[in-house]
Amino acid sequence: MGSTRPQRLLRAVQKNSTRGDPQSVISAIDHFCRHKEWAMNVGDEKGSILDGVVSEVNPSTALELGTYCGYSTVRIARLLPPGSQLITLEFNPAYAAVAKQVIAWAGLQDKVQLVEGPSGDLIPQMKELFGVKSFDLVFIDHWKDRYLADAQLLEECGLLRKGSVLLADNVICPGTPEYLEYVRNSPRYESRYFKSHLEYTQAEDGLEKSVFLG
Ligand SMILES: O=C(NC/C=C/[C@H]1O[C@@H](n2cnc3cncnc32)[C@H](O)[C@@H]1O)c1cc([N+](=O)[O-])cc(O)c1O
Ligand SMILES: [Mg+2]
Repeated sequence: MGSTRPQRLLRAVQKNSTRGDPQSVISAIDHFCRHKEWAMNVGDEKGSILDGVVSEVNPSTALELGTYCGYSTVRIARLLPPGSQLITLEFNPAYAAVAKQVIAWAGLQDKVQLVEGPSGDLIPQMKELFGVKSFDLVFIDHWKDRYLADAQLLEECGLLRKGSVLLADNVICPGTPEYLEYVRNSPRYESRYFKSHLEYTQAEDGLEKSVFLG
């Protein structure tokens, strides 16, 4: 049985980056995806926008929906202040196994809780599993037809507070039309689009930042 793309990505990280150096892990993945095999990481261009929002929010509790190989997990966790936590949800065990090793290689395992399972089942358990009161920042990057349901689930579970920030990837490509329509028209959100490009390509894509107004 040959290797999978996530496994080849992990090997590229172990070969081309320095253990304990998150920036070198990020660069190794971007180089692999740009020059060897495209993969659906948020990438360096949108990643810089993500970095800016993380730094601005400076979250003590953050959530990521869709870990995949852990690229954005590393981007977010490397910027977190001491004592803060990033919870990342991934339901594919093979992807979770690769992501765990990428996160550990970057030396960020103490800041990250990777939870295996479907977001729809796990979000309602966040309070009891991790004692989470509310999330300061949620990075949404899982199946595009789950964005709206999970945003509304976060609201219903009381996991958003006045000022909580939702940051959604791929709102143009592949696109998340019903999510976009919701956050842009709901009086409960103040939403803004950050125009960019689909990772490692010239195609348009962007991130939507939506502040929950309570
Ligand atoms: O399809 C894309 N992303 C879907 C990402 C999906 C990831 O989230 C997990 N997941 C899904 N529902 C889940 C529910 N619960 C937990 N993990 C879940 C999947 O196991 C996968 O690891 C995508 C596609 C392109 N593209 O150009 O085609 C570009 C991008 O940036 C993308 O993010
Ligand atoms: Mg994405």
